[in-house]
Amino acid sequence: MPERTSSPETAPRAPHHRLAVTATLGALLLSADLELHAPWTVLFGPSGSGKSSLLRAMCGFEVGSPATSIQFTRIASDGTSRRLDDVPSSRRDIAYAPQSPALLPHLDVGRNVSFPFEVCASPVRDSTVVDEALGLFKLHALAERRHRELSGGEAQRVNLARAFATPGAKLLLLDEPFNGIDRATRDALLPELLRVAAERGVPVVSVTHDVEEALRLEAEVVRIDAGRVMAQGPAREVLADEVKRIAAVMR
Ligand SMILES: Nc1ncnc2c1ncn2[C@@H]1O[C@H](COP(=O)(O)OP(=O)(O)OP(=O)(O)O)[C@@H](O)[C@H]1O
Repeated sequence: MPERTSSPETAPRAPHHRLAVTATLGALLLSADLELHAPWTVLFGPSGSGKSSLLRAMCGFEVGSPATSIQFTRIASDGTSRRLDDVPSSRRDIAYAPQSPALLPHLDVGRNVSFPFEVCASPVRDSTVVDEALGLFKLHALAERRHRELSGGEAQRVNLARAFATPGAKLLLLDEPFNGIDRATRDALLPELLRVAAERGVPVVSVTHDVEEALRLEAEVVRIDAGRVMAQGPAREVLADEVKRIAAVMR
């Protein structure tokens, strides 16, 4: 595991999840061992470096071929841990928003967002959580539309709302969550999503290529390159070179 950078005010916390994965993705060997510590963790790295595959491995989806070795452990606040390797994805208590919104075309926005209640073992549809998710992503006015009647950014908001409305989720995985969403809407959403995630105590792991997004989220950044974890720590430290480059361009 690479050395973790940390400033005094961001001393390492006990991890809440640990993922060790080895997989062959075409010509790329994905070999990563990482601990998730922060309320919001960002996987950052170039295209094709293995970020989405790591997220999928956490979900319990098959990644790579032929042999994939995955150890995924949930660590509770009392220090007890549970290996989830053999637990099917539907029973891992993980909410996942894929990179491209995979909305159910025959259901309207409202039913798409409440769909996790229908497939999870939740005894009742919690309309408060669904309403909260529709409100958070400004979807009430679109609640009766189908996927084909939505713009790309609107469909992405439904994709995220569905993840946020997943009952009993103990981890939220968001793959490039602001794809197709305009900057102003994203900037308004970021603090709200942080607040909701913190209130619920549900850690979030997202994938991004966007330095500003990682900084605004005050996230812990895991830098991935060529299938490996190269660095992990506060966004300002891990992304210092990128921040300097952006500042030089703006001068
Ligand atoms: N099942 C698979 N079989 C073969 N190659 C794969 C498989 N899944 C992913 N890959 C390859 O592995 C590499 C990593 O893919 P991955 O989607 O994890 O990258 P990423 O860092 O998320 O990229 P991006 O930022 O472009 O979304 C890519 O080169 C991809 O083509």
